[in-house]
Amino acid sequence: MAENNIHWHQALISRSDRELRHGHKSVILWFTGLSGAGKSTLAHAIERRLFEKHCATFVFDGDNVRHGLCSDLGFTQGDREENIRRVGEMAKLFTEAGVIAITAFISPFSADRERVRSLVATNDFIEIYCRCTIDVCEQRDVKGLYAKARQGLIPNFTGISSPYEIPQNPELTVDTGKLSLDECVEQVLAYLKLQRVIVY
Ligand SMILES: Nc1ncnc2c1ncn2[C@@H]1O[C@H](COP(=O)(O)OS(=O)(=O)O)[C@@H](OP(=O)(O)O)[C@H]1O
Ligand SMILES: Nc1ncnc2c1ncn2[C@@H]1O[C@H](COP(=O)(O)OP(=O)(O)O)[C@@H](O)[C@H]1O
Repeated sequence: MAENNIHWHQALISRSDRELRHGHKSVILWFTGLSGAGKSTLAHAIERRLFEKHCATFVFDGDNVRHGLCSDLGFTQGDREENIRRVGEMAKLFTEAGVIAITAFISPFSADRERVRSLVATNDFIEIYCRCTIDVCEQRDVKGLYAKARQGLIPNFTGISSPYEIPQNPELTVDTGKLSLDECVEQVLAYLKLQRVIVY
């Protein structure tokens, strides 16, 4: 029996085993910014580039989280806090599986973002602020939500009737309101190489 236990213990695959196999560090890339700032677009573009480099990746965003895991949550401060807490825990599990977890949520409250940061080792949480003015986001109005929020049809809308706390010390700021998507992608990839998250 004791022999069996030793056997099973040796069979456990560590996170660093997985990182070695995948050839990259498993970190959380946490995109934050206003609705329409470009978080989702940038997250998926980065994932595509990492995928081409054979990295193991997964993107969490409103589309795959708010309809399932967090379908019971709305947009009060408490619900957003819980949304980010659940996403943070999921992202952490993915890093333990050797995956680069990429998240694209407004995550407007600094305390919620910092709570996720505290879940993983220093350097494993990379906060990327998608900087874009509310004017530009409103002009884009990808989903027509700003127009509705201005008419008072959507309560607690970030940037209009609910706050967005700008990251004070993000690992990276990308000017998604001024630069092209390609320029932003290159900036993020350059950072990941510099920090040796990826090697080439
Ligand atoms: N009240 C209110 N405020 C902000 N956003 C709203 C709201 N109601 C619905 N939506 C839509 O939900 C998307 C944001 O969801 P998130 O999960 O990223 O929000 S949060 O991080 O929990 O604050 C957000 O868009 P994206 O940022 O484009 O995904 C909106 O499409
Ligand atoms: N540099 C950029 N990075 C990301 N998106 C950009 C950029 N420039 C323009 N866009 C456009 O802005 C819109 C952002 O939408 P989306 O990615 O859904 O934002 P979010 O996920 O932050 O709500 C898209 O139509 C996208 O093509």
